[in-house]
Amino acid sequence: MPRLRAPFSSFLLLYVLCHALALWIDRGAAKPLSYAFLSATPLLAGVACFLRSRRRDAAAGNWLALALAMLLWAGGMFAGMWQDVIQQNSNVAPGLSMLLYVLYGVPLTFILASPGKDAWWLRLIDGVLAAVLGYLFFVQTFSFATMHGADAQGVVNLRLMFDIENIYIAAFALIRLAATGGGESRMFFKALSWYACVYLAVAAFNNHFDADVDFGTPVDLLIDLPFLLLFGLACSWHKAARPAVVPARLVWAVRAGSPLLLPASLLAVSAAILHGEPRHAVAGFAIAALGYGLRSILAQVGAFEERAQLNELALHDPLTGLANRRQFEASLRRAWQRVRRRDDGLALLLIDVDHFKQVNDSLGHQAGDRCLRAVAGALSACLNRGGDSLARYGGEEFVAILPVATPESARMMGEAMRAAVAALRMPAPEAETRLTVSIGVGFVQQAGDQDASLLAVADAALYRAKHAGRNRVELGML
Ligand SMILES: Nc1nc2c(ncn2[C@@H]2O[C@H](COP(=O)(O)OP(=O)(O)OP(=O)(O)O)[C@@H](O)[C@H]2O)c(=O)[nH]1
Repeated sequence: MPRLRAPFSSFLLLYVLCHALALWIDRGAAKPLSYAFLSATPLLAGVACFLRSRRRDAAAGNWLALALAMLLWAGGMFAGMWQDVIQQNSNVAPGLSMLLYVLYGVPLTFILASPGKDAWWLRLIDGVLAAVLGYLFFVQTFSFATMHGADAQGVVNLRLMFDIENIYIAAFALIRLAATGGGESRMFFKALSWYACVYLAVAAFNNHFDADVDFGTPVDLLIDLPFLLLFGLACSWHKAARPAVVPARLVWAVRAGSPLLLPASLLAVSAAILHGEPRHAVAGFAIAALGYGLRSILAQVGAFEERAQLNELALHDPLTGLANRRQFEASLRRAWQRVRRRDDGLALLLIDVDHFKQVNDSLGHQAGDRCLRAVAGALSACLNRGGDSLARYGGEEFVAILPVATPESARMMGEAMRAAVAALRMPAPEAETRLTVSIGVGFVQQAGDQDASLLAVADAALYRAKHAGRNRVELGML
């Protein structure tokens, strides 16, 4: 059971007691008094949901839609009171209130169908589908009822419709809860699930076991329960919901499947009115198909964009924008295969910034980052052939691959890179006058099996360059 804060549970108890007293003290006025209490409970719940939505957290939109649903329900009860008490219409299914009760399901369907993290234009499509669903519900309701009420068969049909609506809301609220791991959204779906299940039970009892009993009896107290529970939950669950371990596949399946709910509901309602209202039904079918199709296309475009961003992140170094080590390794494999087939020479340049630790230590890490970006720019400006490539190998080390090269051309490229970095006007570590790089060139004319061996040769050449005083280029042959 959800635990409510003490002041709220006392208030709820007091409310039910007052409602019970109103029924007991004045039997004559029991009916209008009970109507007043029954209209006030969903209003209370609606105000609590509205205030909760003002917290502007991840579930704010859902709380707002739930507040709207409560308002519609309260309107339904108020319209029932108007027809029953003021107009003295004793039909058990007065038309306007029936309509409002049916429409109450529309914001709830919107909440269940629209995974809150979607872009606004996807939610807009959901909103349009929900509005059309509301309209077709309206058409369907008035195929059973008129503004004055419904006949016996109409009442049976309406009850069946409400049963389906209530089961559907409770079942999907539970599914959304099961697939929501934590945070404000989990708290919301927990509250919605409690409310929807209690509402389902109370409505089933009222519609099937207490169907012909008029308002103004102790059974009315039952109707207060789901709304008072929601009021309490909206007001008192300020602590974070305990996070649940949810299988990722379930989350993805529910996220991917939820958008089908609105078009599927639209198809179901259109099928239900096909016989009596064929034009509306065909329009419903078409809008359901178009809405789902458009939503899928837009969601797919979003997914492609995300995938492109991920690919970019997977293959590029975010600091310098150069290829990262993973992409370098793939490029080296390709270059190695080529040199194995054609024997046209391959050079690999390992480029290491000299005394970079001192740059960081004396000027700070951010200045160090700026230096790395400037070095990357200077190095890549030296590459002038389409097949040459440059990557950030890691830390302050870069690597260039020069296919179709000679030892001389590779050494010249190394010299050009060294000079380009030395010419940079970058702040240098205290002991040095300027920022420099040491470069080890590995060269192979006829490739064997292991591409890693070229890297080892370049590394050994770099080691020699460092030990020979830095700011120089050394060549090694494989
Ligand atoms: N600012 C910054 N520093 C980095 C980054 N990656 C590695 N470093 C720093 O690079 C420095 C590398 O230091 P060392 O390996 O000792 O090399 P060095 O000081 O350049 O000395 P030599 O290579 O022998 O000339 C370390 O201080 C790392 O913290 C980075 O992305 N940004």
